Amino acid sequence: MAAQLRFNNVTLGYDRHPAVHHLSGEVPGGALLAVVGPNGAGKSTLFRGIVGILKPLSGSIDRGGLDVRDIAYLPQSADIDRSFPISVFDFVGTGLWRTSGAFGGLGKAARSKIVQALGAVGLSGFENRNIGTLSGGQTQRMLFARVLLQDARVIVLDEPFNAVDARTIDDLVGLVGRWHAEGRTVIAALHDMDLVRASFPDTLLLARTAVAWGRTDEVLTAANQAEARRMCEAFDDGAAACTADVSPSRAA
Ligand SMILES: Nc1ncnc2c1ncn2[C@@H]1O[C@H](COP(=O)(O)OP(=O)(O)OP(=O)(O)O)[C@@H](O)[C@H]1O
Repeated sequence: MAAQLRFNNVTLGYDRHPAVHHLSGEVPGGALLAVVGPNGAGKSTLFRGIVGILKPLSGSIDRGGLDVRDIAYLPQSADIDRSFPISVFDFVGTGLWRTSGAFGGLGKAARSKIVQALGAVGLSGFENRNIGTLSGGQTQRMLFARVLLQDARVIVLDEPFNAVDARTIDDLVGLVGRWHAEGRTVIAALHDMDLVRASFPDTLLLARTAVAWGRTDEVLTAANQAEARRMCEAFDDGAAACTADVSPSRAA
């Protein structure tokens, strides 16, 4: 399968301090890939690079011809401003911005798609609720509904099952499996290794760079996970980007 995403010796970071360092590799189209690693391993940073929020300090990310706006992104729920006064219906409807435009208004067909997406994640009846009134699990379902509407070839999920009960996880993992069956490329940052083993055929074990990347059962060995912990603990957060390969910041 041709690469959907290719990381070309990419370094990503903040204020010129690298957080993901010299990562190379590719994600084939249609892959179902878990990205795992200790806290601070660089998973969210890598995802921000994939969706174009962060520009590489050096190297590049090739998206197989896709525009960043064609990638659906489910951020960590902590990154959502739940105090923003917006209804569940309108929030999920932002998944249609690509087709309807930010100020385009929603036609009948669009409104019906939103209702269907809410139904698919078990949130029928929540349309008029303010997003700030939802529980953690309901918020995750709402974020999935927005991704559903985006109908994207590439879907990036940052800790999508955080603070979610077992039944909700089952439902949402079912959705992920459906996207995979439809040939979409799905990448998810996860901390539950049992879930990764059960539902994700491929895994990238990250500790600022790739410790291992391949079939999940070959990647998630005790030795690799110990190495990832050791590498994360040894990483110097204050280090500057290497001078040898630094090129001016630019979109990949
Ligand atoms: N906005 C930011 N500004 C400065 N440093 C940041 C920022 N976001 C993350 N970092 C730093 O980048 C490094 C990687 O963080 P990142 O959030 O990518 O890790 P993670 O693997 O997603 O962690 P977790 O599992 O805890 O969510 C950490 O040292 C973190 O402190």
